Amino acid sequence: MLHPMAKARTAAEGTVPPPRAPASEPPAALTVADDPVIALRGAAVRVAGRALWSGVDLCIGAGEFVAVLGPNGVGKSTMIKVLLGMLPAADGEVRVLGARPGQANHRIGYLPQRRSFDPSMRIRGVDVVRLGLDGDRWGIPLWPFGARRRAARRRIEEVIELVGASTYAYRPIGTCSGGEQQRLLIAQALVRRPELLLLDEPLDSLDLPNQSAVTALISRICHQENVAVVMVAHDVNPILHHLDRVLYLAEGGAASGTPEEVITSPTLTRLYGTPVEVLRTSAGRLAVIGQPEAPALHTDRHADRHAVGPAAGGDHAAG
Ligand SMILES: Nc1ncnc2c1ncn2[C@@H]1O[C@H](COP(=O)(O)OP(=O)(O)OP(=O)(O)O)[C@@H](O)[C@H]1O
Repeated sequence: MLHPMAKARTAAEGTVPPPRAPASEPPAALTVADDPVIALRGAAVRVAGRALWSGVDLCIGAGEFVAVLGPNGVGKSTMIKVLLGMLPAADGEVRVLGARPGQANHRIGYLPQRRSFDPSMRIRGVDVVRLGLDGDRWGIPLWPFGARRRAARRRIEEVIELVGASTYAYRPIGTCSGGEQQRLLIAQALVRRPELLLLDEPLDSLDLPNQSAVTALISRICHQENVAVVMVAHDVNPILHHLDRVLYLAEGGAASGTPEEVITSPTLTRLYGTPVEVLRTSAGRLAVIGQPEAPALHTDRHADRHAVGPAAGGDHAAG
């Protein structure tokens, strides 16, 4: 059995991992924007010898909210790994905060894909948030005494308040609901005042009201604090009205732009190479009809997702 602190360190996965050895510098300056937070040009990735996506062009500025969408197994989480420098791009250029991926990770808040904490987990929410500051250290607190310790405490309280978690942050995190845990993890990702938030399916396992609440929170942080947000999502509908842009990945390529530009029948038909129809319900929800089977097996994590999309096999809520 894992020691409680070892579990807690696992909970601190949001602490951005160290970079891999950098690839060679891009040969020329990017032309996509003057000072983008993220810039990809003709980017491609291979995992275990298999090409996942290629030809990805994307430019994200400060304070922009962008979703990465696409079927299971297409490489959405892999995109986050590439942005963190955990996996090199096989082709093209990738710049993050003006540097090679991995070089500016201390300026990035990262929320990895996960389900939830074990109910027996005794560590408090506030401790999980603190791990965003010093989770990469064992035993000795980063600032044991003095003004820096007080400043760290203030910052932890500030982000807990920002995410609306003050009432339960001092409880064992295992006793918090999924939505409460997710808010505390977002606070952990925010505690170092990142300029970029990378969120891998933060709405996973949340019910619809919590999906809306967490999305509204992320949107507020993004636009008020001028933090660029890249969020991997399975269903675009809960986040649709908050998004500035989407990156849609499919086996046949990638498309980026506003949701209205990208989530259309012609664009998705081109991406999938087969007729796909995008329908908009009277409530404004998008549904993708005729989407081919996902390139990888669905995991049990996604088994309940079909409830949000149309009933038939290859049809899904958009994303
Ligand atoms: N270390 C690895 N070795 C072999 N294959 C891998 C490895 N990591 C990821 N893959 C494969 O790469 C593909 C993309 O994985 P990724 O997790 O990026 O997809 P995803 O779009 O985020 O999927 P989901 O929506 O199911 O979370 C999958 O087919 C996955 O099995």
